[in-house]
Amino acid sequence: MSLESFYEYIDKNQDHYVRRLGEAVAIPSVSGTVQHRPEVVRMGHWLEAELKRLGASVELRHPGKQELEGQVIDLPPIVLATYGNDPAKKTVLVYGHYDVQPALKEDGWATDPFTLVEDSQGRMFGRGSTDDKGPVISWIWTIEIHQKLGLDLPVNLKMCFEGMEESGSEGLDDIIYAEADKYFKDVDCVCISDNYWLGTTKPCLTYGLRGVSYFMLTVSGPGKDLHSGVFGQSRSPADALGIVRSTTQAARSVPWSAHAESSRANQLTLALDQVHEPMTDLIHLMHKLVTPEGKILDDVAPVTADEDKIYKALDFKMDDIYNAIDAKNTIHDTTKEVLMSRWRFPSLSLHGIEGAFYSPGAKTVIPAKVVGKFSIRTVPNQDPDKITELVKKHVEAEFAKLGSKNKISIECGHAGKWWVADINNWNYTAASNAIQKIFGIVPDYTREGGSIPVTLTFQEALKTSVLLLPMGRSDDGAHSINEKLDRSNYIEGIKLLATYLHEVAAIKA
Ligand SMILES: C[C@H](N)C(=O)N[C@@H](Cc1c[nH]cn1)C(=O)O
Ligand SMILES: [Zn+2]
Ligand SMILES: [Zn+2]
Repeated sequence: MSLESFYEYIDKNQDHYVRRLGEAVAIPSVSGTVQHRPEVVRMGHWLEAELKRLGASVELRHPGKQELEGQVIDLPPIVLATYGNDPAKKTVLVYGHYDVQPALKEDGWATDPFTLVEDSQGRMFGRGSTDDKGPVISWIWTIEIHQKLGLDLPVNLKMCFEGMEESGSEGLDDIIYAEADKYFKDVDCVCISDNYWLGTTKPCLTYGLRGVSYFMLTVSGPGKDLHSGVFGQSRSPADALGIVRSTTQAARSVPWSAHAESSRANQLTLALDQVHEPMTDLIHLMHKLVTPEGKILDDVAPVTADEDKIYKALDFKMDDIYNAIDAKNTIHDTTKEVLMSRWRFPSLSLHGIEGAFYSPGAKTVIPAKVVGKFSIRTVPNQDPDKITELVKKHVEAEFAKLGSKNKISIECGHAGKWWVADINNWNYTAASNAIQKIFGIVPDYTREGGSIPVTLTFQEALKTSVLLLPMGRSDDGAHSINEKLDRSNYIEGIKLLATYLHEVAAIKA
């Protein structure tokens, strides 16, 4: 069936669909805070209403409760929807998430993060525009436009939209395993649009993701916040500088997993005569997590000769990464090294410290309790349980060296495993055909440095092919300030998703 009328329709009605994206962006569905939880639920209901309006059968699954910020609150609903139930057609399961990362104007956004603002180059700025509201609602517009034009949707569509992806997908795995032989029974393939092109001009298909293990390291000591003039650590600035210099030099020479160096850190604690400051201990421990070169090497699969070749063939330049990060401060200077670091080697990032004083002004406080947050992106063949065990041992050993009277606790908040797929599956061929029809180009096959834990769950629970079909560009700034989706990526992306469904229907499986 020709989709020319579909393409014409979306081209003519672009502004309408941009406005609809604006509606979705305006709901601040941040899954990581208690304060925003009602907005996440509102976003789930917004999707439910849109799907019902189009005649899909929709169920909201309530995965239970979670503890957050010391409160027990309901997890947002998982939206399960079915459109079409013809046994003669293939069934495609699409997944996406309707929650977003936190965003505050004060973080440095040029415009209000929850108001979609388009600039003269067609860049549509707003939290969730590319990650992942634009792609999620595009599946819905695909159904809507077929209906408006009287076109047959040639596959049965099952949809699974969750509101907790940015916070560990809590509750989702259990539902998928429980429903594998029920709601998800007849699924022939899975498609997820929740990642990005490698660069800014060439579409790609993605067959691998890193895993993520997210840690919270709590250091607590005094019963309340204290005055630093009255209770501060007593040691001379010269001593302090000496200690900082020696620990930094030691860290530089050894990989993370082999941190057995005996620094002069004990001198620091011996020099104390008032309270052990939780923040000082925490900063020390966080510093000990990674070397400046960032080497974490346990259980990493070796690079094969075949793999070595794929990096040369990709359409990716150092300028793509410089543009994406707005700087030239990459550790590596070749595209091959950059991509290997992103795709197939692990990384550790320090994200923030809860309880630290961060407001403007100069408050001279000693915070009583601080929580350091960091995550490790994991790769084949790392095991999340082993990583957690290693991290705990390492942090506890480093803390013991400090001789501090503070208390620590370290927890893995959530962990999702890495995923690699078989690109020879017909699901990938169908998507490649669709890209060639819309963009007139053969796509690159890429892996992604980010994580979508449910990808592996679908692959294992449903025993079917999972494909990542990205809509946005590498410079979209997901999770960052000024997140955007280009209008052309959105509009061509809607065409691509529709065409993919037709190619799945057409292909001999
Ligand atoms: C790639 C996907 N769009 C994404 O952003 N995933 C998140 C998942 C996550 C895990 N913990 C918190 N968020 C990511 O890779 O950070
Ligand atoms: Zn994200
Ligand atoms: Zn996402």
